[in-house]
Amino acid sequence: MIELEGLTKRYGGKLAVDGLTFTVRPGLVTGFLGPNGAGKSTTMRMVLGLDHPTAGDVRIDGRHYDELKDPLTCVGAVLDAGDVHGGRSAFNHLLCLAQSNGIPLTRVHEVLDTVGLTSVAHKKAKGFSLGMSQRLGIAAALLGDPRILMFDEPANGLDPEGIHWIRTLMKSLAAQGRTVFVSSHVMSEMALTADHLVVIGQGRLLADTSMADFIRQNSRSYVRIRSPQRERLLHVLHEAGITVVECGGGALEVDDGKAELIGELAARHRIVLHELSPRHASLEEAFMRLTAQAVEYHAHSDVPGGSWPRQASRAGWGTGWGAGRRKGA
Ligand SMILES: Nc1ncnc2c1ncn2[C@@H]1O[C@H](COP(=O)(O)OP(=O)(O)OP(=O)(O)O)[C@@H](O)[C@H]1O
Repeated sequence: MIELEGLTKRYGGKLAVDGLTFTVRPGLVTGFLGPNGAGKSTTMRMVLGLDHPTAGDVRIDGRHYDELKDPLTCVGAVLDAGDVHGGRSAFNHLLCLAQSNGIPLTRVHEVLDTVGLTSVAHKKAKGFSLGMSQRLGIAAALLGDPRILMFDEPANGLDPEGIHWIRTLMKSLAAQGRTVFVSSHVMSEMALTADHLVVIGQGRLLADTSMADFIRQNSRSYVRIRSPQRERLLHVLHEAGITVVECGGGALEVDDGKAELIGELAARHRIVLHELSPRHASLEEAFMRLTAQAVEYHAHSDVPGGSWPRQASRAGWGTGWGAGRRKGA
């Protein structure tokens, strides 16, 4: 288990991590999602004691990283796949790590086999592709058979086969009861991998939710409408008790696929429609919207793109998320 309590990191005038409080639990893959520069790597470095918090605390199974007796047997991490002595073979790289941490030689062979590098174990790491380097980094992380694993953007630059392999590995590690914490800035990848989701933006917690809840709340269907008689259409829809959200470029949106009803209402009132299209919001859109709101929150106090009537809301969007989300709302 990894527990963060008000974790904060400031670099000069830049608040990279801003009071993060959440728990990463065993038996699950927890996706750590945020756009570039959100503070994911900084957070992971603080978990591993590579950076010191400005404020707050982070504990691994109840202890600070530097209090762990044999860190490699407790937590394994891949923060930078290129962080290997290029002149060393994969085998020698792992052997050095094993010897300096009291790990038996048999374990080196086991992890090479697990990551599929046995056949190239004696090749120098500088000749490795990005995918092979990722596998070597993961082998090193698994070496001490740790209960907790952290991966920073492990799918970066990998081909589809490599991504599939990493996804399957992370799930099997979690199924063994381990804590698996993996960062990414790609929502669609996390949707296929993670059981739980922690989203941050500008160092702040935006969501702490199960993946199933996130999908349920954000896989909404809606109808997009355009009309040259927009005001009249708004009035008719309002009279019919239909909640409308005004979007950019004069478009309107209505939740829950009422396309036929809206088309019939428009025909009955002789309102011209230029668009009436049923749509499904993707999780990627939901993620972008969630993180964009965080940026907007810092710039303005109002929600962009007003709604009509003013109290109209997108039911499900952003509801039921974690404490940080409510704080930022
Ligand atoms: N050593 C440092 N000195 C100064 N600023 C830093 C340092 N490390 C990170 N930052 C800044 O802190 C913020 C968070 O960076 P971080 O690398 O943690 O984000 P990230 O979410 O991992 O981004 P990415 O997805 O691009 O890797 C960024 O604005 C970054 O420029």
